Amino acid sequence: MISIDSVTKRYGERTAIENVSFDIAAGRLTGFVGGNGAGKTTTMRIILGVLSADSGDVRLNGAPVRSDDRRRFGYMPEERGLYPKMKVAEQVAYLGRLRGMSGSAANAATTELLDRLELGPRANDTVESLSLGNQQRAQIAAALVHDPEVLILDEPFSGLDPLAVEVVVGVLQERAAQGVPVLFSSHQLELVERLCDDLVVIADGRIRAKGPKERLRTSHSTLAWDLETPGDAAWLRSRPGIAVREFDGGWARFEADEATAQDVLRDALSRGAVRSFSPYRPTLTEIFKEVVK
Ligand SMILES: Nc1ncnc2c1ncn2[C@@H]1O[C@H](COP(=O)(O)OP(=O)(O)OP(=O)(O)O)[C@@H](O)[C@H]1O
Repeated sequence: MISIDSVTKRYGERTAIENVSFDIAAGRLTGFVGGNGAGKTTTMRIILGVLSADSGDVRLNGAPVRSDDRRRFGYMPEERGLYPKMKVAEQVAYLGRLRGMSGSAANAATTELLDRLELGPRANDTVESLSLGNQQRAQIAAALVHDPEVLILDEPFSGLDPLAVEVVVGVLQERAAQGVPVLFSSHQLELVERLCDDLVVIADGRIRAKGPKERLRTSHSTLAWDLETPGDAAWLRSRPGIAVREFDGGWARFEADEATAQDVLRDALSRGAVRSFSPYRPTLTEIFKEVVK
């Protein structure tokens, strides 16, 4: 597990992040979301030791992270750093050797990863000849080649088409299932919602929400309910004790306390069939808007 504890970083007068604390649990995908300039890249650079914090610290399994540990980290930086004129496979294997792999292990891992990322047919092309999306896949291969113990990925999905997103999601889920703590930032909230186990929301350099995704969805729920009937649910609009938020024919979303909601369900059943009745859980996009405002 990686623990970020009370980390603050200033650039001159500007405080980029303040008192940032969260954990990246082993075997889980942690999504890191926040608007432009919120402090995600700064935090990731501090985790990686590329940037030093003014205060606070970063620990790996309880001990301060040393530069030796960081060799076993996999990092996909915001500024993509591959050599344009080098061939994809040579470059990925070279980065593997730089991180301590033997030549043959680096070559084998490169071949396997490029195939997995569906870049095998481009292995001998130069990086600059690839489309941006394929360069991005090569960056991901470069971050993963040495089988890192920790993965920190700055916007790994930006520029990928939907099929490539699925491939990369699969690869990251496999690494997490092997026990690797994975932190990734993204502006694609629907994707983060689908992919992550844990979530960290940052705004103006401060953590606004964090924790397991489902717990956040539950804790940010105002008591609202979705009711769907095969008939017309217009009667709900004039029912006392509830506030209808949205309505469409036989479907309605309304706010009510638990006891009133159960009464509404009984009313609905006395009028005919009910297709579904469930508490409404907000989406990550809704939680995000609520906590960053
Ligand atoms: N080298 C720097 N010098 C001065 N200010 C900086 C520097 N790097 C970042 N900042 C400032 O620190 C704050 C956090 O920036 P950071 O790049 O960490 O945000 P971010 O969440 O990664 O944003 P984005 O989603 O746009 O990439 C911003 O206000 C930014 O302008």
